[in-house]
Amino acid sequence: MLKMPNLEVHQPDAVKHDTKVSAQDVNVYYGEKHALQNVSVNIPDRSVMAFIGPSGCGKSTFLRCINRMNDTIPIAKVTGKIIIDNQDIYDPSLDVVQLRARVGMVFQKPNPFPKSIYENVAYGPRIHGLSHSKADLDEIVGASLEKAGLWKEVKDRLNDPGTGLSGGQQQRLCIARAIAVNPEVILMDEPCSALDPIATAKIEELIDELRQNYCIIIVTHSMQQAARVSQRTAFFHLGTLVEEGDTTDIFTNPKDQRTQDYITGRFG
Ligand SMILES: Nc1ncnc2c1ncn2[C@@H]1O[C@H](COP(=O)(O)OP(=O)(O)OP(=O)(O)O)[C@@H](O)[C@H]1O
Repeated sequence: MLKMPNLEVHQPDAVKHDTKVSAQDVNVYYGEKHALQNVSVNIPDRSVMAFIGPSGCGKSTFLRCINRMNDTIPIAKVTGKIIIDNQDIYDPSLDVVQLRARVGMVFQKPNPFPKSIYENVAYGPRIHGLSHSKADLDEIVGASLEKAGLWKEVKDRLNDPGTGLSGGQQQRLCIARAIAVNPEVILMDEPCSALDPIATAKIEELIDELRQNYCIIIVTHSMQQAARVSQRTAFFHLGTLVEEGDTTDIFTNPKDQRTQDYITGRFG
């Protein structure tokens, strides 16, 4: 009899939201390497989906497909379809810069620009023409910092460098920067892996608040984190999506032996 880990699953509501992102038969090749094989999944709006699985199984590769970040890797080739709302994001006529505003990304290591706190957040809205005056921009910067749970801590030092903040504050600044351009989807690639437990808890609380308004997809190595923050979980193994479903089901009643082995710590 396998012992399931004692994971506290956070499932505050059972509301099912419409699909925001639909991946259909997605494959990714890095040169000869077939890194992601026939991945199909529907990701609901206004909820958090966690991607879990052992190192090298393709979680980040798949995440990067959703805002076409793999386009920046010359040897990467993506086939299949990814539809956001009704739009195929691999349609050659699509403006990738606009797409990356709609689908924001937060990385493993906080990466603020070497500019002031204010400028880190103002940069995106300015280049995307979202503000028409300084007052507009101030409003967007303030609201974004507020939504990212950082306003109170930085309101009196907006001109200080973003890089002078603590790691957790820098990560919230990066989340504010993503929010500032009105994204619909936020991709998070192990956003807490460089943070201490207190900063991690703050980011997790923030993710829980943000899911009211955004479709959030998070890659995490921590099953505890997936259980705490997500409503849906997808388990990847060796470049395939083995199974996905409600987080509670994946952690308490997985259908596939490989999922069961992973969540019970047999590999990974
Ligand atoms: N830029 C790249 N060039 C060549 N191969 C790559 C590249 N990025 C990833 N890969 C390969 O693709 C496979 C999937 O990698 P990926 O980073 O997506 O996995 P992952 O599940 O996110 O791993 P981890 O949890 O360690 O971050 C791995 O075999 C990896 O070596």
